[in-house]
Amino acid sequence: MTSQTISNNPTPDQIRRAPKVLLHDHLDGGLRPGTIVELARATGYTRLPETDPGKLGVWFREAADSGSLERYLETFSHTVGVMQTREALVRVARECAEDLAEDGVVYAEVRYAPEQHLEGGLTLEEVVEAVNEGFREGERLARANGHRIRVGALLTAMRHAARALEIAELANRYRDLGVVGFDIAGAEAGFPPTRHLDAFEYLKRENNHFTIHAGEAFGLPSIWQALQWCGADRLGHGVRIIDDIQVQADGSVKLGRLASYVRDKRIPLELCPSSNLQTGAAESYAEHPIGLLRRLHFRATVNTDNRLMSGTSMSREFEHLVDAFGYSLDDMQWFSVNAMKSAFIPFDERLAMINDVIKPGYAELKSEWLFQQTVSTSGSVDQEG
Ligand SMILES: O=c1[nH]cnc2c1ncn2[C@@H]1O[C@H](CO)[C@@H](O)[C@H]1O
Ligand SMILES: [Zn+2]
Repeated sequence: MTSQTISNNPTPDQIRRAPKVLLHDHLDGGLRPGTIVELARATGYTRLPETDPGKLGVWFREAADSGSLERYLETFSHTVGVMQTREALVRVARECAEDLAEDGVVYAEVRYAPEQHLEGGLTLEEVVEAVNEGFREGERLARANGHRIRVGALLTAMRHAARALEIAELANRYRDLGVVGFDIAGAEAGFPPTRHLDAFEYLKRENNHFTIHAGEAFGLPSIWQALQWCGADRLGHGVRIIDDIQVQADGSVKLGRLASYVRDKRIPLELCPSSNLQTGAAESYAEHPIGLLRRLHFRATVNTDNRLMSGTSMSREFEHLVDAFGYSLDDMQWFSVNAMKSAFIPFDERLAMINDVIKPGYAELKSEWLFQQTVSTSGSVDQEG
């Protein structure tokens, strides 16, 4: 084994131990199948398609694999269906933080739509407080297990509904109290972000942060609106920015005005490779635009979107990218630093995460090969002369 192969191809174990940063993960898209089954039983939810956890996990992955965002989103009725009580929300949030920490995520922004959790009689405030409580518990339990993680919440408004301003106000009220920003999600075609301009203008006046799902199921006009009309800080997905990038026959690359703007202004792209394969935005990992976007130095980040529906984790996303593009620990560090720079927490905290957690973590992993080689070559002096 040469030092090259050891240091250039992180093993699955190294990928898991590497400090990772997650900006785009849906709370209601990351439940453990076993938890769904138990919560359904406890809350009297009777519409689950399967009651065996193993089969239920497979059902979610297959049902989400339709090639259509609309069909993909239908699967959320079951996870949202069992997340209608305080106890359920606390548990789901706690397990989310624990699962991410176990997977080596050191900082995560996890989003959900409070308006979807009111069927059991909770108020919007009670929903937010239950989720915050769960995240704090999860952080504590993770720490007891030797993992450090910080989780912030993003409050999502559903783009087909009309509560965006109310949810934006909620996000502002809970700012510095566990909520770090705002988002809009749901079916993209037919629901342009400009429908919710009042919410975005309000957040701007409050100096608050928001991201917008854009450029996933719909192309450049959606990205353009999210940035130039709504003023989004980041793009949820944004993968279709690729439509404004031309690769010429000689390999040179030409960026259109919008793609140039996104790159010049360092607009973070919350890319979610596995999710995109399921909703039809990309054909394979190797063909996923993340390869080109990383080469062109866009502010690209790697995300899970929905761990349950995609049967994925941050480590699995990176494993796929390592396979497809031969990424090294340096590439992983680049994505992780990009994500941390793009987080919605204050600058000094982002910097400390980068300098005191992320870089030392990668330095440690990158130095492992040195010690492995010392062991593997000891005693071979005689044979090699
Ligand atoms: O990839 C996505 N694109 C758009 N909307 C999504 C995606 N994943 C989840 N949601 C929507 O966001 C809500 C709050 O978390 C989910 O209930 C789902 O409807
Ligand atoms: Zn999403």
